[in-house]
Formats: sequence, C-alpha cells, structure tokens
Amino acid sequence: MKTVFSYAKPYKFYIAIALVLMLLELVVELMQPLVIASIIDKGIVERDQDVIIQLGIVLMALSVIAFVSGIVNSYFAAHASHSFSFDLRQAVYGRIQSFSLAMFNKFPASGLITRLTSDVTLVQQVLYMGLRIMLRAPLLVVGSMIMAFVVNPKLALYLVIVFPFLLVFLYVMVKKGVAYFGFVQKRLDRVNRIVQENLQAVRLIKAYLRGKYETQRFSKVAGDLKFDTVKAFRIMEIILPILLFGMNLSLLAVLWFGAFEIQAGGAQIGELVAIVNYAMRMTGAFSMFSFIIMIFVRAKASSERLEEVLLAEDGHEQEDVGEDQPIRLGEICFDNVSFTYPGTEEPVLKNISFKLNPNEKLAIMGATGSGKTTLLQLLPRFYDTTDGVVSLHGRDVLKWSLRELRKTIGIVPQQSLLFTGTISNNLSWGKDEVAQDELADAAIKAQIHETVERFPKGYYTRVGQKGVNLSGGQKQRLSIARALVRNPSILILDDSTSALDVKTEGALWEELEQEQATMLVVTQKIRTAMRADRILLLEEGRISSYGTHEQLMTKSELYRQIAMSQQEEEVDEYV
Ligand SMILES: Nc1ncnc2c1ncn2[C@@H]1O[C@H](COP(=O)(O)OP(=O)(O)OP(=O)(O)O)[C@@H](O)[C@H]1O
Repeated sequence: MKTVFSYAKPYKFYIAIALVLMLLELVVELMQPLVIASIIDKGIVERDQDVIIQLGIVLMALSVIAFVSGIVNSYFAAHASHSFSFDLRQAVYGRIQSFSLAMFNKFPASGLITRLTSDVTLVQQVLYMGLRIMLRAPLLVVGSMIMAFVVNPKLALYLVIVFPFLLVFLYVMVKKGVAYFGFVQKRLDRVNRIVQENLQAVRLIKAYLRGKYETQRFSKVAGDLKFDTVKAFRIMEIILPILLFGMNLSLLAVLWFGAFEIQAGGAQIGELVAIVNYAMRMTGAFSMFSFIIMIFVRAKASSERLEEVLLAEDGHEQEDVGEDQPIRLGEICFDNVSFTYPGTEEPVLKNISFKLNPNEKLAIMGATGSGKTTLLQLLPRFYDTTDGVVSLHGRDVLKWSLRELRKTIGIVPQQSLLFTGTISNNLSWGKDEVAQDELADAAIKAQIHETVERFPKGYYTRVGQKGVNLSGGQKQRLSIARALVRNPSILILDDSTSALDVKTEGALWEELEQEQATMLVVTQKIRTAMRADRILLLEEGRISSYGTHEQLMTKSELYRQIAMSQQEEEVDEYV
C-alpha cells in the first residue's frame, strides 16, 4: 500500500486538517459522558440546578463543535481523497502507456480497465473513510477505554476483559478477507473481458446468431463473480455479530458488578452511567468495524493490484539511451535475426538476414503464422531480437532512442484502428502540428480524398468508435493516409490493402511508389508483390526465398505455387 499511498503526499496539508478535525470530534465525543456523569452526580443527585444549567450549556457547546468539525472534516477528506485518486489514476495510466507489448501479454486489457476504474475507486474510498471514520472508530474504542479507566478503573476492567479475544478474531478475519476480495477483483476482470470482447464483436455475434450463447457465457462469469462476492461478504458479515456479542457480554458484566460496587460504595451512579455510555460508544465503534474492515480489505487487495502495474519490471521500453542522428536515412538491415516471444520456447523467426537501401520496397509473403507481422514488429522495437541485430538508418535499433526511432516510422497495422473524433482528427493523430492541406495531400495519395469530400461534412465527418460508420476499405485507406501524414522514411504496411478493389489498389501503389520511403509491405497478392523491388518469402519463420519476382518464379517452388493459385489471368499478365 506504500507505493499507492505515496500519491497522497501532495495533499498532506488537507489530510492533516481533516485528521485534526477528526481528533477534535473524537475528543468532544469522549468528553460528553464525563459531562453527563457530572450532571447526574453533582447536579441531579445533589439537586443543584445551577450545575445542571452550566453543564447543560457545556454539553450543547460540545455538540456544536462536533457538528462543525464533522462538516469541515468531510470537506477536506473529500478534497484530499479525490485529488489523490485523480493523480493515482493518471500515474497508472501513464505507466500503462509506457508498457512494452510484452507487458500487455502479462496484463490483459480487461484487467487494466478494472485497475483504472474499480481498484482506484476502492483505494480512494479507503482514504476518504480513513479521514472520516476509519481512524475514528479504533481511536474511539481506545479513547473510551482510557476514559472508562479514568472514571472508575475497577468497572473499566470488566469492560475490556474480552478485548484480547476480539483483536485476535479481527486479525484472522482481515487476513482471510484480503485473500477473498483479491479473488473477487479477478472475477471482475473476467466479467470485463467478456463484456469488452462481446461489445467489440457485436456484428459477428448477430451474424452467427450467438446472442443466446454469449449471454449464457456472460451469465456464467457474472454468476462466478456473484458467488465469490457473496462468499467474501459472508466472511465480513460474521464480524459484526461476534463483536457485538463480545461487547454485550462486557456490558452485562459492568452492570452486574457495577450494582454491587454502588451498594458497597466503591462507585457512584454517575460513574456507572458514564462507563455504560463509553461501553455503548465502543459498541457503536465496533459496529463500524465490519464495514471499515471490508473497505480496508478490498482496498488492500486493490492497492496490491495497482502496485503490480506501477512497479512492474519492464524490459526495454524504458531505455532511452540512444543517439538520434541517422547515418543512412531509410536503410534497413536484418543480420542473422532470431526471435522468440517472451514466455514461449519455440523461436518464431530464425536466422533472418536481408538488407534494404533507402527507398527500396520489400514485399513480405508467407503462409499465415509464418512470422510476417513479428518481423515487422522488430523495427519499431515493439519487441527486441533474441539473437542477431536489426539496424535502421545505419544503426542498431537498440542504440536509438525509442522516440526518435519511432518518429521515422509510419505503420499501418493489419486491423485498421480509428479513434472517436473527426476524420481530420484521425488523420492528424500521429503528428503534432499538421496543416489541412497536408491532410488532404496524404488522403489523395491514399485514394480516400474523393470519398471524404463526398461526405456532407467532409474532413469534419465524425468517426464512430473504432470507425464503425466506415467500410473496411475506407478504414484501411484512412489508416494509410494517417501514416503518410507523418512523412515517414520507413513505411510499414501489414496486409493493409486487403479490402481494396483492384483499381483503387493499383492507383494507391502508383502513389506509394513515388514516396521517399523505404517500404515493407506484407501481402498475400502476387500482383502487389511484383511491384516491389524485392520479395521475401517466409516459411515457418525462416527465409525460404529472397529476390525479385522473376528470380522467385524460377527458384522457388512455393512462390510458383502461390502464383499459380491466384487468378490465372493476373499471373499471365505479368509473367
Ligand atoms: N504475442 C504473441 N505471443 C506469443 N506468440 C505469438 C504472439 N504473436 C504471434 N505469436 C505466434 O508467432 C507466430 C507468427 O505470428 P505472426 O503474427 O508474425 O504471423 P503472420 O505471418 O503475420 O500471420 P498472419 O498472416 O496470419 O497475420 C504464430 O505462430 C503466432 O502464434
């Protein structure tokens, strides 16, 4: 909890004021039974009206102080806890942004969402409640106990006799609760994951008529969440009755022996009333305990989950040691590169070597799962090689600062991803300052300008979440335009023209061929591959063949088979 609560440090002033006010409220509360005892013993028993009036005024004044302290304490507690949770959420979000891809394998998106929402809220609640009642309740117990000893030590002894048992019981319950509520948050992760998956795949679910099946799947995980939550709460729920039972036993002992003491002259009625009053306050504080423990236990489990993210050891993404000047802008070299995904055994890329000069175009082909996307991911250092060296612009990628390295690369991923906002926002997303004509220029090259112009609001047309209101081909072309806006010296297209018709794709390639950029294009189409300077054919992570279309047609049986399997007329046209 230490790391998480270090984010509350900037608000220590507010916290201190809230604590002082809380202590004031507590002191006032502890004074009240003493005043009541005096009213009884010195006012009522001795029939002194002046004492009753004077002490009555004191009692009223104490109540007003407690009331005002409570309100102001609440204001400061709310300010401190909400500011703290804002900073904490920002910190966790910032940490997630700096994660390498390997870390996203370790922390799935759904779990990160739960951490950013529910876990942060639970930790915020614990700070708020801490400043309001959480500390007050135990202090009230301790304070009442001390005051009871001040009033009459003998009677107070009967009150505290059950304390050691109650403390051991509480310790055991807290330990159990932390484990149970940690499990509940994991169940919540699973519910979030299913919801996320389903909402993303809503069209597919409808098309496959799987609505009922998915609802059942959801019911199952939601049911598991309910089951474990009830189990965790059940543990918490037995705390209160047992605490109250213990306290009531003490109270009975105080009344029983108190009666004898009064008869024997060892105590006064007012003292007995004061001790009973303290006992009632202690019981009230104890009844808050189960609630407090529940919040504390949940927050502890949540803060552990947040610390997992904040303190996670990440391999390379933090490094920023490199130099930034390219030696040969646009040159790419893979020297005997092998790669195994973290947490797996089998290498996905094996002994890959090739070199591209600035502005050369490389087509990468190969069966599904042969390692094409993986190879591309080594360039912007989404992952680092296991063996061998990848060089960009004449320098080992490890010697570049990540920021400068990535600035030179434009990536169009296999799945086009757009953000909620206008088309213009989406196109300019990858660059800090862009003029409108730069956007139009990139859109013209990506063959999307005319389409955008036909929309009633043109470049100011709003794109729904993930581009739901655009066709697959439109999304692909917008993604390409977004990459071109950056004027990258390396352009990576990962099978990103698959949804385009032949004519549009041809026009697009004519534009891309004019670009001053070294290009790596993953494609399944011979027609596209033939436009590249060279073709790299991957087979199970190894280079099966490398060369021009003509060279591969003569030397690679696999390439010939792919060519033959594609439409005869297209192949015939170029052979
Ligand atoms: N994050 C990952 N962790 C572990 N293994 C992975 C990961 N991503 C991909 N792989 C594995 O690496 C291999 C190569 O995957 P890759 O995505 O590079 O193939 P690909 O040639 O691009 O395939 P496709 O044409 O289907 O996109 C596959 O066997 C895949 O299972």
